[in-house]
Amino acid sequence: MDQATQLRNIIKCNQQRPVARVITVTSGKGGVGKSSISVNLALNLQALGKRVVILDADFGLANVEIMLGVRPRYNLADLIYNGKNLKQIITDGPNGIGFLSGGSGIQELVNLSREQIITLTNALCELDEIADVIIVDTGAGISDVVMEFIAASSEVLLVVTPEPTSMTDSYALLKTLSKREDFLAECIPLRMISNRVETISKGKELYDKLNVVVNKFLNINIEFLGAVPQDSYFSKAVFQQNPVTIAYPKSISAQAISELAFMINNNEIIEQQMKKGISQIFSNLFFKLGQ
Ligand SMILES: Nc1ncnc2c1ncn2[C@@H]1O[C@H](COP(=O)(O)OP(=O)(O)OP(=O)(O)O)[C@@H](O)[C@H]1O
Repeated sequence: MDQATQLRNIIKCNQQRPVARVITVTSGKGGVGKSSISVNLALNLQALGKRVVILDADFGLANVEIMLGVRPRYNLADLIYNGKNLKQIITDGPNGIGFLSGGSGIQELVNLSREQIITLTNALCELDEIADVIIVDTGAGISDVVMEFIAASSEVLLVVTPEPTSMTDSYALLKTLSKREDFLAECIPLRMISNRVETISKGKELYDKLNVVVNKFLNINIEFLGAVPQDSYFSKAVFQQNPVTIAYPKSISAQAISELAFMINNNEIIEQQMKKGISQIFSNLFFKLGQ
């Protein structure tokens, strides 16, 4: 039995019980709209009746809290080092969504002792009771943390823009992922959101371009979730620290994100065994990073 499996056996969570759906949002390159899309998807899923918590795992860059205009008092590290409980470290966001800050640096969370990992992951089990969906906003790029998160996830959304660097960096991310022994492409639905496109059909063209290449050279298949057009209301909303879904709900970008959320909501992964809980994802992550 490997260490991570032994650990899972000690973790209190009973994997038979319902676990929150974890959706990991990532990108090959920074600045492509990953955090804004995470926040707006969260708001839309909440409006569709789900209880949503956003976990900002873009450690060090507190973009989500700036976008939501909230100031969390505590973060994940407070669970381990300062004896806080899960409810204390969740900040109330707009329209009932919850927000959990990853904190100022992954360094605080790597090299944890086995007991600390157990404390952390057991506390995270409680998230399954207070959330139906957890949206994890990862950092951009191919750092170890991002790769571990994606490989440990059960559902991934990849945000890509038409910029050539976004395309090449997305390819690089998928290439790094494809080389991992623990990445089973057929078990982790990878879906792409084309952002900042002229039209939805241009977004589909962008997807076709990337998918052809990753199919051919990496033997990975990505699915097209949909597209978000370039929209001045979107950047206006970011500037106002108010998500576009709230600030300009009728704008083309808010409407497009609402459609994406609708599709995500209707596309629950039914097989329970494919669904990994947030605690399992974290126990795998910290064990691997600490090795
Ligand atoms: N569809 C869009 N229309 C107009 N502007 C957009 C759109 N998507 C993103 N942007 C702009 O791109 C900027 C970056 O967005 P955001 O911070 O969400 O990206 P990110 O990928 O999370 O970045 P980071 O990697 O730095 O966290 C925002 O300031 C926003 O104004």
